[in-house]
Amino acid sequence: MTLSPAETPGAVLRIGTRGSALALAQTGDVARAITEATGIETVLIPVTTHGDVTRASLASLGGTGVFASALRDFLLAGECDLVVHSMKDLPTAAAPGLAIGAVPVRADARDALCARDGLTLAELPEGARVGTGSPRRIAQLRRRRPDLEIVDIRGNIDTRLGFVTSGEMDAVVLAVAGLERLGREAAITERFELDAWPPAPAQGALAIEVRAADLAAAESTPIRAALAALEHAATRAEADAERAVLARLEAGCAAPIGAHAVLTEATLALHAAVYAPTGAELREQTRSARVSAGAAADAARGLGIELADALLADGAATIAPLN
Ligand SMILES: NCc1[nH]cc(CCC(=O)O)c1CC(=O)O
Repeated sequence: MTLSPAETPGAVLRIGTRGSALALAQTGDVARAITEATGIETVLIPVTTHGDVTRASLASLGGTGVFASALRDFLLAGECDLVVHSMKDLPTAAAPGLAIGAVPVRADARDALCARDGLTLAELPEGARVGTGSPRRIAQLRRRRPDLEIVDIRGNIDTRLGFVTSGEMDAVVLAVAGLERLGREAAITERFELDAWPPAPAQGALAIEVRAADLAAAESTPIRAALAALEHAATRAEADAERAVLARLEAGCAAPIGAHAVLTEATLALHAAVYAPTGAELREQTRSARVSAGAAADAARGLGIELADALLADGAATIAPLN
């Protein structure tokens, strides 16, 4: 393996990860990307989180951040140098002493239907059983197919796909990104278009979290070299705008909110929707802004705030429980 000149010879980056198949897959992808781009060696260090071992519903665990907090404790304790989060599972509030050091290029942000017999949503028979625990996906399903029987399911991606192969469900809804990271895209029978079915804010994006002091280091370090190699500015701006909507609405991960932003040629376009739990109503807004390379973070946040305020002015808080 050749070493880049900036690298400290012999440095090994320690990457904390949860033990789930998805966490191991995405952390492994990040570790390989670091080594390919910089020559820096990595080692994965697993932590167990309460969210991984319990079968209780996410809401009963106190909402946002159950997956993130054990990783964060691990990082703060100096047990590892960086951790990899699914950005959509990361609370919008900043964690004291930590910082998002890099946001790598986003995977497919769409939701997917994984149905028996290759069926699409429109082709499912009347009253078909569809599994999801997400209030947003429930509302989106009800909006298109009020006749379906929606079943609240839990568990990791393979457990959920297992409900379909066992015949217990006719279909489940999952993120394309997670299915691809696990090599399960063959289970997808329909991908929902982003405009008509906005995903969770930051879906498909990863966040690389580090200790704030390591990000601020003046000298060139292996951590900073790795972060620089991973960073994808457009993805960060998109995810920041989407998460700013959530933060401004003071909404948690269980709120029925979809948001999607796209940065093309210095224009950031943001679309977000708030759904009534029945799917009978929604409020949606779109906004766009020019962003310059040096001030993308402020522009993204400002756009998300502006859009969230427009949603509130349009009565979004009256049709859905936001927090
Ligand atoms: N809430 C669970 C979760 N967290 C991240 C992903 C994978 C997609 C991603 O990384 O955004 C998933 C599975 C899913 O929603 O289907």
